[in-house]
Amino acid sequence: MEIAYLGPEGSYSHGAALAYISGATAIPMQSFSEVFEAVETGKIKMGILPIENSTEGAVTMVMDGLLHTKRAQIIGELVFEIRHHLLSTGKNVEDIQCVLSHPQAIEQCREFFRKNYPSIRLLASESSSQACITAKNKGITYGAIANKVAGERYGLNILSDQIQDNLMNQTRFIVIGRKETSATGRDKTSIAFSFHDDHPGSLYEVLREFAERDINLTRIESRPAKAELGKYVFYIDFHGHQKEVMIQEVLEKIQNITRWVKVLGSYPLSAEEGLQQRTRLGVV
Ligand SMILES: O=C(O)C(=O)Cc1ccccc1
Repeated sequence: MEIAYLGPEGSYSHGAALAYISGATAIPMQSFSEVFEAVETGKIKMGILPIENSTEGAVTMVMDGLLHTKRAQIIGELVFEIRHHLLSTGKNVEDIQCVLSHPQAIEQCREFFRKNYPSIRLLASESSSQACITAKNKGITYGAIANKVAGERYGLNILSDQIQDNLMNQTRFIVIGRKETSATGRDKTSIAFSFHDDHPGSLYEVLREFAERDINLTRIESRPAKAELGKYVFYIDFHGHQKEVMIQEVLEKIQNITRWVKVLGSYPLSAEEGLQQRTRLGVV
């Protein structure tokens, strides 16, 4: 089973890909857009992308990318624990002048550096594992923020352990593919939509359709529509599958009150959310 991810080997996306399908053949890509494209064109069946972090919120590149897919849709999700470490070829943090990583990882450790090493420059890299390769080539004045596996793979020392600003640092990854999933009874659907015009109660009208049917929402976000200021695209995740009659009914209603709606995909709930839902229902 092939799955495209933001590489090279040892990135957080790589860890998430292997956690999603153990024994998967993970194919490294150079950017999130390449992951989208590999799946859109059918070159690779599946792709994995971070969509939301417990500290930093939405991964905006991926949220925006989902609006433009024609064939790729969300077919799965996974919540992955992120543990950042400060790695370098040297042995002393005092030697380090610049630290590289993916912008997401940098944001998740910014407070650590501000408090402890305010003179270190934090520089963006394509990914945390690419940061390790660059730091390795540059020598002891460079460090990288990455996970332990990457440190071992690229022969770097751990100079500081668990440097993320929030101990509990989780990222939700989505898995994209071209084949629609079947309903399992414990699914989630993601949609995006925007309104014709700005009038009082427009978002309320959409939310009412869910509330009236007792459908649980798990996430709501808005992003600029990339037109004038004040125009937004809304994203909603909710329990249920697009093949279920009640969900089809809701989608039809929403179609009538919005300018456009795009179903980004229906997929089984992540293990954590499935457990929460079953606990709520008194199953476990
Ligand atoms: O740079 C990486 O290793 C990635 O996979 C992107 C990323 C960075 C930080 C948290 C989750 C994903």
